[in-house]
Amino acid sequence: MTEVLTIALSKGRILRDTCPLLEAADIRPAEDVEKTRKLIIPTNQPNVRLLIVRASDVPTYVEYGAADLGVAGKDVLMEHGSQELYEPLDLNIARCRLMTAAPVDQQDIPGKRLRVATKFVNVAKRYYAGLGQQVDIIKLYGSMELAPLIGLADRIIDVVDTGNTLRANGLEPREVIADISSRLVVNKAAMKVKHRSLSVLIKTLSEAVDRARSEKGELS
Ligand SMILES: Nc1ncnc2c1ncn2[C@@H]1O[C@H](COP(=O)(O)OP(=O)(O)OP(=O)(O)O)[C@@H](O)[C@H]1O
Ligand SMILES: O=P(O)(O)OC[C@H]1O[C@H](OP(=O)(O)OP(=O)(O)O)[C@H](O)[C@@H]1O
Repeated sequence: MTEVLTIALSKGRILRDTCPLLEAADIRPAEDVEKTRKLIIPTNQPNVRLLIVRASDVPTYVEYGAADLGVAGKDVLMEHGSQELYEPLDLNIARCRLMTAAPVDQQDIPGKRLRVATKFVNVAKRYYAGLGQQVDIIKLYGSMELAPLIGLADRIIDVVDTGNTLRANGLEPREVIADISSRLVVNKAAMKVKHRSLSVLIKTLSEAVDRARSEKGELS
């Protein structure tokens, strides 16, 4: 019996950067993933299909077994915080850093509790608890950079790549919380039940990642 594999991906950079890796495993979407409005996309492999979900929902789909595997940013996985997912492979795509940022040259007022705006509320709690610093955390769903400009917060926690978004909004990076890249995540039960096809796929993807790294001169 051929095992059906369901892969959860999000539109945008993860889909764009994952497709060439999937292609190495001879998996190609049957339609234009950027254009289609479909959320379940068949592939050239009759037993492999893609689910298009929100980036932050990928761990949930995989954890509950609605997808056997998926691709999610380490930032999303840190925030999701589940022990119920295998994370067998760093895909080395969508690389960035999870950072705190603040208005350029802004000094903290001694004794004043910082207000931190972020969509990474759990990460923020853990980070400031680790520093032994009490802060107020404000949950936002996007455009975090706006919060300090408008007096909603003193700090933000967000992903930073080129730093252009921070600069364009008069902010500067402060502390690095984590280096981020996207990871392959696999449902634990699926890893047992569909072991054969998943281990073949993981091995092929791992080789494709190494090839891409070596082409970029990242492997000696
Ligand atoms: N500017 C960036 N450069 C490189 N990688 C990034 C950048 N922004 C985000 N990422 C990484 O790519 C992942 C997906 O980002 P994307 O922008 O597609 O989704 P999102 O808008 O953050 O998610 P959601 O729709 O759930 O809010 C992030 O979780 C992060 O790991
Ligand atoms: O340091 P930078 O290179 O400016 O990247 C950081 C920005 O990228 C992300 O947003 P989004 O996904 O909207 O960014 P995009 O412009 O790369 O699509 C993130 O939320 C930051 O706002």
